[in-house]
Amino acid sequence: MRSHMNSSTAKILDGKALAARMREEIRLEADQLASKHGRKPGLAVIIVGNDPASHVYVKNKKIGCEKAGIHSFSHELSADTSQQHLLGLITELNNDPKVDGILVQLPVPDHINSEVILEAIDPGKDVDGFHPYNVGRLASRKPALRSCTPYGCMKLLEETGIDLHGKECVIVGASNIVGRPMALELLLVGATVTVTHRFSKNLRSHIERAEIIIAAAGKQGLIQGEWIKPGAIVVDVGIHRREDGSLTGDVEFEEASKNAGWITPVPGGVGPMTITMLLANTVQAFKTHVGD
Ligand SMILES: NC(=O)C1=CN([C@@H]2O[C@H](COP(=O)(O)OP(=O)(O)OC[C@H]3O[C@@H](n4cnc5c(N)ncnc54)[C@H](OP(=O)(O)O)[C@@H]3O)[C@@H](O)[C@H]2O)C=CC1
Ligand SMILES: Nc1nc(=O)c2c([nH]1)NC[C@@H]1CN(c3ccc(C(=O)N[C@@H](CCC(=O)O)C(=O)O)cc3)C=[N+]21
Ligand SMILES: [Mg+2]
Repeated sequence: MRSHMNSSTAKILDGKALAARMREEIRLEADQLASKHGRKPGLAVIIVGNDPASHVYVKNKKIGCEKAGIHSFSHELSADTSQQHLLGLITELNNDPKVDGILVQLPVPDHINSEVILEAIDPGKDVDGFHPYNVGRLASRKPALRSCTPYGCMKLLEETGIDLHGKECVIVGASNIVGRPMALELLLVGATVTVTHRFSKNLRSHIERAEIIIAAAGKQGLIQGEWIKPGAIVVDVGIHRREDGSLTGDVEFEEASKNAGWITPVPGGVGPMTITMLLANTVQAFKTHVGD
């Protein structure tokens, strides 16, 4: 029950519900494509090593695929797999006509150069959208395969029905997989974009004037609730596990909810959308491959 003492309480941007609706549509399209072309869209997932959290994510991706009518090919490699061996597998998958998408779960062990690996994936099968070709396409306003987390965040922002033109957006974090492509997505729709990172001064002052906040620093509770401008949209990408096993994000959720107009929960916000966009990208790649 929400307290009637609050001046306002944010509406929840429900990623789990949006993901469920979108996965229904993806399944319908995947089934139609499978009967038309005689095979399902296929996603190859490669995991190197035995990080338990990574295995949980990969399992969720496989379940997501099967439910969406996408075939998943799983490659579980030991932690001491050589870079050369991994590159060999990627070449095989690049040439496999049953495989439409290839995902190498990050992080990879230290002896493997992730840049070399990501650049070895056929850009047409790069359903993570991490290859410099796909990043460059987004940067030059001709998106091809788009990074799943920023793409999912855009779908969540669209759900609010708010016109994004000229909106003051502040992204916290500048990683290759979240912050940077997020800035490109927001630019594409005509928003005004600030990207803060480790060297940025006075994070609070940036947050205080933001109409849209994308929190992706990977620092639990970094964004304090009282910094949020009344009515702002808060999208929390961060995921942290508390001592008790529960999940939380980069934003102080309870406090932020008193000021925000909209806010994503953790869990049930960005995470389910990331996997949904992976499925959507796999279907998109399939269509390109079969010429549909
Ligand atoms: N929900 C989902 O689907 C996903 C969630 N995540 C989660 O999102 C978070 C971020 O992930 P990822 O991008 O991979 O993480 P990284 O650690 O690769 O990047 C974090 C970024 O935040 C910046 N940063 C660190 N501290 C601050 C600070 N105090 N103020 C501003 N910026 C700061 C870093 O700066 P610098 O560049 O200078 O190091 C870096 O650019 C993690 O919690 C991760 O678990 C990630 C992917 C998907
Ligand atoms: N090549 C590659 N691509 C990725 O997209 C990628 C990656 N490597 N490495 C790790 C990060 C992290 N990531 C998440 C995806 C879904 C949830 C997700 O579904 N989260 C649920 C909770 C899941 C749980 O209960 O643990 C939620 O937020 O509701 C979280 C995190 C993808 N990543
Ligand atoms: Mg406080």
